[in-house]
Amino acid sequence: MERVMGGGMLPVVLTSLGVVLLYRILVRLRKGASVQGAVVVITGASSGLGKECARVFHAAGARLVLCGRDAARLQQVVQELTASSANTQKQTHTPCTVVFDLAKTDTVERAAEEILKCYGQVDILINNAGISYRGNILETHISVQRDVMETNYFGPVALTQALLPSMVRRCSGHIVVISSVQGKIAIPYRSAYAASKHATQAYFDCLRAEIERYGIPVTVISPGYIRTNLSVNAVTGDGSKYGVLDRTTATGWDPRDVAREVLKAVRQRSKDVVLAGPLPTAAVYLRTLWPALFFKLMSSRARKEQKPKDE
Ligand SMILES: NC(=O)C1=CN([C@@H]2O[C@H](COP(=O)(O)OP(=O)(O)OC[C@H]3O[C@@H](n4cnc5c(N)ncnc54)[C@H](OP(=O)(O)O)[C@@H]3O)[C@@H](O)[C@H]2O)C=CC1
Ligand SMILES: CCCCCCCCCCCCCCCC(=O)OCC(=O)COP(=O)(O)O
Repeated sequence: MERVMGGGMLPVVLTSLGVVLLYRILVRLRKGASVQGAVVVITGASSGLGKECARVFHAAGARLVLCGRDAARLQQVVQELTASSANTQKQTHTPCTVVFDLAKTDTVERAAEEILKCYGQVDILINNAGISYRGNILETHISVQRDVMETNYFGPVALTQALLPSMVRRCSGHIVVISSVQGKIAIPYRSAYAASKHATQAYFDCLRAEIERYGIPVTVISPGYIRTNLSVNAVTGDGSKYGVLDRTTATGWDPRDVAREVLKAVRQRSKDVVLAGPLPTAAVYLRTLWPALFFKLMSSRARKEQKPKDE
């Protein structure tokens, strides 16, 4: 009886091992997908996460097109990258720059033409640029809600739609967007920002399904707090600059580590990546599994955060 069982189990065990081995080989192959020589467009490349993505993709041998509103700051990044190339054995390429304002969506098509002229094609578009917001809805002008939406949602949508036809023609390309944990959960006093990131998540989820048939993956990355100038550059309800480096931002992830995760997600062609600690990650699940409790926690948070201002 034992011999019969043993004889029967062996093929099962061997097949299982074979499947595991094959899976590991496939995962390794996916990890190995190279960006050497790939044309990578990065918006918001003048600072923060975008600048670190520029460093990481440049070091990996990508041909970069760096975008932002400030020509001088972009040139500074180009100089830093070129100087860093002197110490590397890998073949690197001097980046191009294209200057435009994502919030002026009527100029984005023109910018896309300029981007395409740099290397004749785009292999990877990283929609990274963005702006945050701090404010109470009751005191927030509708124009601020609109402005944040223009930069964080309509800008990336316009750029993606302008570059997409060239990718579809070649049946090749990759669209990446830096969303936020706030694209999955909405927290008080962030209405404009959280709404723009929720819209981003929805649009790029639709896009993923629609363009999969052309072999063009869509990667949505949702980080938690990152140590950048995002809070300093945030707008308030009256449109003025917030100008404060929040503790949550100052103690956030190192942008270089996040940029490395972005490269990994691109190489693996991941669909949806949350890069956050246990609490924000748990909050994302709680919002779906026990919304009533999540809403209660958010109301209590709103009351606590409002208190010092009311007193
Ligand atoms: N820091 C954080 O805690 C988190 C950040 N994120 C996301 O990461 C992305 C990068 O932000 P981060 O690096 O943190 O912040 P930064 O403020 O450091 O960088 C924002 C970048 O976006 C560019 N930008 C802003 N507005 C426009 C515009 N209208 N047109 C073109 N470019 C614009 C800025 O360039 P310039 O001003 O030179 O034009 C700048 O390079 C954003 O999408 C943000 O939402 C997500 C989760 C957490
Ligand atoms: C099962 C136990 C679950 C416990 C859940 C408790 C709920 C805790 C709430 C946690 C909220 C986390 C918010 C994270 C927000 C975040 O990471 O945002 C990233 C950004 O985009 C930052 O932008 P900002 O301008 O807001 O600094």
